[in-house]
Amino acid sequence: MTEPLLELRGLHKSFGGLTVTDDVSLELRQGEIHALIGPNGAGKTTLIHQISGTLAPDAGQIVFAGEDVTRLSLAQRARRGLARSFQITSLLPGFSALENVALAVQARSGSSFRFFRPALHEAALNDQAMAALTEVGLERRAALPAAALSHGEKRQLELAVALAMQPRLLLLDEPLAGTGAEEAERLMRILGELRGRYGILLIEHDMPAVFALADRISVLAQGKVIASGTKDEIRADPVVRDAYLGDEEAA
Ligand SMILES: Nc1ncnc2c1ncn2[C@@H]1O[C@H](COP(=O)(O)OP(=O)(O)OP(=O)(O)O)[C@@H](O)[C@H]1O
Repeated sequence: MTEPLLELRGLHKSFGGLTVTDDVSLELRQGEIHALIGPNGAGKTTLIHQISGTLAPDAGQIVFAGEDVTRLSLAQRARRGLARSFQITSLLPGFSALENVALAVQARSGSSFRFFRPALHEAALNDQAMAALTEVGLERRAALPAAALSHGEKRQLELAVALAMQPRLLLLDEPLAGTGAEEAERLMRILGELRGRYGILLIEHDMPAVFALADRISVLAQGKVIASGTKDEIRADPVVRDAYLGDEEAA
């Protein structure tokens, strides 16, 4: 079997007396969409913070593509291909969709464009940015200011910004939040099309979306992984049903 893209080994994190990550171990395979579900306050976002590097675990290891990244900074992890999706609030509203993505391309490439003449530099940035916009179906909205995009399109743009970092793993924290039915459907289709090319760790409260998209699911409750497996295994797990899924949601 190929090595996992991401492996968490015995992670612990407490805030004062509150244990929020309690001996969490899980594996995310190359190219899979792995959903992390659990009730409010289960510790999902805190776990994503530890994986991306904004929060240090108290104990345990984070192994990414075979390398222990537990002590690396957010920027060092990003350079290795670990990308957290940006929130709408980090988009620059007055800049075009293309410019928002081009800035991310530039941040990723650092000095690697310095050999180009300025015009070529800009063309190379824009080409890469356009490719990311195309991946999320926003190519025809490239020239519009981010502020003029609908809520769903802004979420697509966040995704394009993350893809511009050329990630191997995308950490997505509630990408469907606040979207209408049609927008959610479009985003789900886009995420489904990313399957296989990127590993995706998906936190999402919309259970039909999770069960439609995920290859595997891990369930977190009070900081512990109480189950991890395929959709069928999770659906059939009585502990999960008791702790979290209503019969209706898992149907
Ligand atoms: N910086 C912090 N200091 C203290 N407590 C925190 C901090 N961050 C999170 N918590 C607490 O940790 C617990 C887990 O929070 P977290 O946001 O990770 O849960 P979650 O599963 O993402 O929840 P939700 O689904 O509501 O977003 C909560 O009880 C929260 O209040």
